[in-house]
Amino acid sequence: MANPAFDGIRVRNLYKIFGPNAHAYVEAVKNGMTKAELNAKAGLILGLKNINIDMPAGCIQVIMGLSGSGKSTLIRHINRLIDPTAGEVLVGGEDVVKMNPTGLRTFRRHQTAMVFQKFALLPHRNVLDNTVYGLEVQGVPKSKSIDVAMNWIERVGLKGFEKKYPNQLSGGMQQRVGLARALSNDAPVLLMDEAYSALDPLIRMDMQTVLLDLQKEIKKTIVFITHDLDEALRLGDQIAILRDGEIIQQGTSQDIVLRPADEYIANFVREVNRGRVIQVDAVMAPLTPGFQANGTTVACGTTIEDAIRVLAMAPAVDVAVTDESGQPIGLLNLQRLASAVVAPH
Ligand SMILES: Nc1ncnc2c1ncn2[C@@H]1O[C@H](COP(=O)(O)OP(=O)(O)OP(=O)(O)O)[C@@H](O)[C@H]1O
Repeated sequence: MANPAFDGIRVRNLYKIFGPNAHAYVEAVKNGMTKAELNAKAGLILGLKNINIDMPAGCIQVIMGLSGSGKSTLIRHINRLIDPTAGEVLVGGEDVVKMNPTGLRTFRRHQTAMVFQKFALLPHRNVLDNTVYGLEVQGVPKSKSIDVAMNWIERVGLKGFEKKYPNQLSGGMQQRVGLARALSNDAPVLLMDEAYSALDPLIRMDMQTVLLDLQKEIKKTIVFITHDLDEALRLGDQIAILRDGEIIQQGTSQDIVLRPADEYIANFVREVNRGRVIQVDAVMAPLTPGFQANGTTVACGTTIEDAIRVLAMAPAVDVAVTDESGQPIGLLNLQRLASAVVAPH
């Protein structure tokens, strides 16, 4: 359940340079030395450069980027599997970078849970025993841990499979176990590193739906790494796009698709199914004076694709977009929706 005391994750001025004597080069990088220059001059690798992200509690923060852009390096700083060269990583107000070994161990066990691309299930343990694993490590009494695990096994759709072993399950089912195991920890932070990238497209969509449905209730602070923009746009309350260790755009799915920060992002966005991402709020026309609603309305936040379904059946040319209280705030027609589906040249 959402923890009201937990105020999310804040990454501040984070730099990671891989290689010996890395600290000596932070100033040079701050002063503009590029990844290529650092490598040529010092043989070091710039993993992350000046990362600043606020990840609010209860939201899904997606980190998106191509291979080598720094996604894994960034997520591994959150539970300090990697030490930064400079910067702060505040989780629930506490700087992970400053924790001593005991504090860090407690933090990892109780504040974070991970879901991995390759599932990381123990092959000799069945579904139930894999799911209770984290609770066992925490020293939770067996009867309680089994109750908790059974609940999550059911919630991820695996009821009846408790006694199966990983090699008896499909990839999608194994990842459901990975998710049940992570959720059993009841940690406020869920770290998902390319968690769905090994799954077939349809199973992957299923797992995205499972996560979105669960998140309505669990409201964890989820950091989700992906190299797939469609997945990022579907899952992310906030999306940060990395290239060469730097964030080149942060925003909502609407920000990224409607206002790509540069040509690099615009190239990704061109392949996106705009009808499934862009919401009517972004394309509606202002209300005209004296407009009479004809009964058919579309709620703000509706995607263009869903709005087209409604308008295709509507008797009138213009229909109203309504706010949360049902008040009209704008107008839509099919022509306006159709032109928004096509990417501008
Ligand atoms: N331990 C390391 N030593 C040296 N360089 C590293 C190390 N780990 C990562 N790097 C480098 O840091 C950069 C970022 O790598 P990272 O693995 O974080 O990227 P990524 O976006 O997660 O890529 P992928 O999608 O392939 O996992 C790359 O240039 C990589 O080669």
